[in-house]
Amino acid sequence: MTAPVLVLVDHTEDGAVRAPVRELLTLARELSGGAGVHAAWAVDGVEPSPEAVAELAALGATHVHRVVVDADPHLSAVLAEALASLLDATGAGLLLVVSSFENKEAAARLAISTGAGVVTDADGLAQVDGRYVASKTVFAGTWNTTCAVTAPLAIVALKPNSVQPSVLEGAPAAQVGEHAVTVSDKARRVALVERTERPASGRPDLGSASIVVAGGRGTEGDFSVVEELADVLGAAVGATRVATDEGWIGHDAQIGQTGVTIAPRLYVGVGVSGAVHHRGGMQASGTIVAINSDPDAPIFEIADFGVVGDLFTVVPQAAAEIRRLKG
Ligand SMILES: Cc1cc2nc3c(=O)[nH]c(=O)nc-3n(C[C@H](O)[C@H](O)[C@H](O)COP(=O)(O)OP(=O)(O)OC[C@H]3O[C@@H](n4cnc5c(N)ncnc54)[C@H](O)[C@@H]3O)c2cc1C
Repeated sequence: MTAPVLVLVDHTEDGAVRAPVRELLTLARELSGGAGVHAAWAVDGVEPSPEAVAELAALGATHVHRVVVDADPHLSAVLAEALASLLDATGAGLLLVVSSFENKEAAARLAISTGAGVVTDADGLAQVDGRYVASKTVFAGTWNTTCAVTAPLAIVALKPNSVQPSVLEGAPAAQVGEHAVTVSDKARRVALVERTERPASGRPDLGSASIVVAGGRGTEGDFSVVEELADVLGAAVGATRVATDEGWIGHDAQIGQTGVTIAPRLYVGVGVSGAVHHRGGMQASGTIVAINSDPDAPIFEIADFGVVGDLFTVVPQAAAEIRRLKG
């Protein structure tokens, strides 16, 4: 089965391609079988720069579509209609999006309107016997499953850190074109009235970071040790619900069943017991390191490396040693 693949390009307000998009394009390149990789850039006031187009081409995009919609493309109904129109125009058999709340909502709407099969929170995707087969963990990370899309069109929302991104040596330039979309009145029933930018922490985004250091009740509200270790590792800072409920850190840092689901290459839990609701959001991490004073803490059941000790002693020592090794 060879069919063009469409990739939704998430970008920052500065016009930079977000890191997980590199993974989508790497995967799209393999799965398209040479039938073409179409990158969709929803113009939300930010245009794809020549540098961004060159980056997309190097990752395998054969076409870059400037999707110009007559409504706000950050609204899921609007984005779904814009992508439906582009799927039609490109004849793509697969749409790849980064698994974010915004994109998953658009994917669900799109699946209903197009009859596509949709898999969200996938951590892998392959072609098996002419079908797209995605892998994903379910039931709080306790089961690994594979889901085959049986509809002619597949939509897959891929979790960050699922694919090793790579560039294509000597990739040709991508064809850049405009795809204008007029959305229906139905899609205009919601209007975005206000947007407040979250103050930048300077650290990576929790949902897509490749290293996460999470703090729990054991920190007793002193997140400075967690932040110190995160900064020396170039990691995002996460937390348990206890820590966010106590107001020690914002709710957007909460990892778990009722928070963010993460799958970084490295997760470090600091004063985190490893309760089932927390594990549900981090169990799919590549390597799990736990620092806890209680040798019987449940997190040690899933940890690859564990340190039994007082976090206020262990973490500063670890940070100092990593800093020394880094020179
Ligand atoms: C419906 C529902 C949804 C939930 N959703 C979530 C969710 O999304 N995310 C989430 O995280 N929780 C969630 N919870 C809460 C969850 O059940 C746990 O209560 C919570 O994860 C525990 O957080 P904790 O590990 O910080 O605290 P605790 O379980 O109290 O663990 C603290 C750990 O710190 C260790 N410790 C203490 N002092 C030190 C020290 N000085 N040095 C080293 N270690 C130390 C202790 O040994 C202990 O293991 C949910 C609960 C419910 C009921």
